[in-house]
Amino acid sequence: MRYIHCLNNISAKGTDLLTDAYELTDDLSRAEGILVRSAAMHDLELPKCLRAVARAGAGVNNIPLEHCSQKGVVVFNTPGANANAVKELVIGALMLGSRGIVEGIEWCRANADDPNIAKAVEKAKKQFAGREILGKKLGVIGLGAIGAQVANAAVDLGMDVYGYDPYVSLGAAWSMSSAVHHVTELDELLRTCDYFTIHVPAVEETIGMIDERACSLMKDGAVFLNFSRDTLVDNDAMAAALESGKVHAYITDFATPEVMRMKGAVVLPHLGASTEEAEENCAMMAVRQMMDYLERGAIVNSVNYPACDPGPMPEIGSRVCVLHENVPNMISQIATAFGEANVNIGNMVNKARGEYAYTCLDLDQEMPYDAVKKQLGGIAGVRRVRVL
Ligand SMILES: NC(=O)c1ccc[n+]([C@@H]2O[C@H](COP(=O)([O-])OP(=O)(O)OC[C@H]3O[C@@H](n4cnc5c(N)ncnc54)[C@H](O)[C@@H]3O)[C@@H](O)[C@H]2O)c1
Ligand SMILES: O=C(O)[C@H](O)COP(=O)(O)O
Repeated sequence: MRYIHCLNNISAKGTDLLTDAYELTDDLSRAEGILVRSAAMHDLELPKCLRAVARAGAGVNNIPLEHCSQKGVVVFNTPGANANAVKELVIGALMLGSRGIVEGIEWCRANADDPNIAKAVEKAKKQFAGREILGKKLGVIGLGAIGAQVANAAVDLGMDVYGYDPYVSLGAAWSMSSAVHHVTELDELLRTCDYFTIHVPAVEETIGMIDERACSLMKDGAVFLNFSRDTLVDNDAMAAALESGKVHAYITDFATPEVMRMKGAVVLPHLGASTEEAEENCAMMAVRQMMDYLERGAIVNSVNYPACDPGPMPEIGSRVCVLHENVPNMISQIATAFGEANVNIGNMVNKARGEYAYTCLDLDQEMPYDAVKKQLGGIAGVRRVRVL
């Protein structure tokens, strides 16, 4: 039996895919797999038997990636599975940033008991009038699964769209409308556009990227949307920009005490991916990827180990999966361990990604378990050995 622990509520559409070989457990210490959404895992003691963490969603800043890599735990996410949900909310937020929708609703609520409200609104409404997005310039920072869809939708709404992403993937580039202007410098994008939306992961390079300097480059009255992560935007800088009118509206999906104190910030309770459709898509993708890894050793959409498809399980013999550092002499040491045990390797695949690598070997016989497994585990740089 393989035990799976859910750190968050995961859609049943996903967990229902688990076969009889799996059981959901409340006992984290037994978990071979963890399913998670935004639960913070940095201070969690990972069980020794843990093999995989599957994030039903995009952002993995809640997961201790380096620690998992060192322990030979493969971390997956579900790229694109919630992108449409976020895109739709971002389009809604563009409207919130353009028209006095939030303030107007608040005004109506505040005047709910006025018997003459119908007449009063006609006088009051001019303070909430706003402007249209048609023909305005939108800067999209980060053109991945979400950013590319937002860019295309904004083009369809008649916006003049500028995109900045120094690492844009070929797939995302192909998926984008040719009307999206490619900008190679963030400063140029900040100087050019009226509206901004950021869709990058929260990593060292991006945390605080919207700082005082970035705000100062924007046009007066800019609208900034943040549906990625709170830490991308420097709170003091944004508070000052809102106060001075440099930024007209800051619309964010991340409620923090700092942002709640900002004058003019419109704050949503992390709703971006919380549609039924997105939750189902993410859960199904996360569960499928995790099962494929646990059962067959296949890695797809991992954020810490390389993608690798070792093919169908061998009909006879064993599959041995070795998670290791990407350093010289690993493959020869692994092969030597089998050679010395007089075991033939029928098929082998090795993939590397950054500091880590993955080697899958199909043996022509059952794994001569203890001795070879011990020898493989003893090679410096080997992080985990699995025998399937
Ligand atoms: N509000 C929500 O509920 C919600 C939902 C999904 C995702 N998110 C957040 O949105 C982020 C993006 O999601 P995604 O699915 O589009 O991810 P993605 O990996 O498909 O796209 C991220 C893009 O950012 C780009 N990028 C990386 N560093 C950059 C930099 N310094 N400058 C410009 N671009 C850079 C990458 O090249 C990539 O194209 C996630 O990491 C997550 O934090 C939030
Ligand atoms: O990164 C993500 O996918 C989003 O922030 C969604 O997070 P959630 O799964 O906690 O809604």
